[in-house]
Amino acid sequence: MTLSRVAIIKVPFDLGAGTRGASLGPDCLLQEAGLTDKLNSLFVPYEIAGEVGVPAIAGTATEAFDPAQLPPNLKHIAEVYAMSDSLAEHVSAAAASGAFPLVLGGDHSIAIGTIAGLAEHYANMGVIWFDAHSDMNTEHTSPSGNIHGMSLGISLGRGYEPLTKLRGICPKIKPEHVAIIGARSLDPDEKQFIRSLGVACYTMHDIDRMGIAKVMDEVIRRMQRETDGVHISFDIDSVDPREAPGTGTPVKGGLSYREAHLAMELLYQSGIATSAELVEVNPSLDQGLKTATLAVELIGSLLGDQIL
Ligand SMILES: NC(=[NH2+])NCCC[C@H](N)C(=O)O
Ligand SMILES: [Mn+2]
Ligand SMILES: [Mn+2]
Repeated sequence: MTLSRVAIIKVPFDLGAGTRGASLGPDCLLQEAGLTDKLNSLFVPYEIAGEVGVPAIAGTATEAFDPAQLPPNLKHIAEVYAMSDSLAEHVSAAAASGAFPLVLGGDHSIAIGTIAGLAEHYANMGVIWFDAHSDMNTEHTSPSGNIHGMSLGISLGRGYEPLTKLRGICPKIKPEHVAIIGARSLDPDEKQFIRSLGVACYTMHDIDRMGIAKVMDEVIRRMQRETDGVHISFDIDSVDPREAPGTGTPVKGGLSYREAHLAMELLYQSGIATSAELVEVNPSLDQGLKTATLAVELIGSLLGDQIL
């Protein structure tokens, strides 16, 4: 793992979700829930390499689109577009500097920008997508119009063109380099898309049957063979709501506390991860700091925290 330096990019943005509050994530993780302390205790050098939130994109948001031309069922598209473009630039610069980009969300729409920035550096990037959902809807299939439910599909080149073509590379990633882990709430069209593309999707059923260690082994091996970098996109709603209640779209039957940690520990041991993002922690829905603290611990495990 390229751990010379972690470049933290804060993305206090929640307009891709149906519920507000994930914008409070970055500061909550870093300060109240102790991420900076955790990184210090692991002797991981880090810097705050940027912040992309609604104030940072104000003014740039609306001019990119003619409101009369906007397609329906893409809520806050102008803001999502401006955030994604700016975030891609930050992430690309961090990767270019040789750092390990660590993006703190925000809702999962931010993956559009993160992956766009990384795609400038990796021709065959792997993406491990921990999520209760597959986020593969388009404006034509989404039941909600919330763009956080479309970000993986957009990265695969499916969906609204200004987003799929963001910064000129389309698609950003290939279906055979993606692994979804923890899925248990898929919309009908998403299921069909996953099947037709042959995307590796380890549902909770698969995890129950195989065990998370075997799943991670399979995924890590494939990524080692076929990719030139691996991005970890971790939606906290992949974890069971008993452990992670502070999130906008909880779904029961998720990863246990130890399954989530073991997955992160195995990724650290493999050394394959070249970037990561942690999304969908919503402090306003949390029980105290329960979910935020879990998120900090999981980042710790991914970056080398060990039991013994
Ligand atoms: N990143 C997330 N939490 N996504 C939830 C998506 C839920 C649902 N599939 C939708 O498209 O609206
Ligand atoms: Mn998600
Ligand atoms: Mn999700």
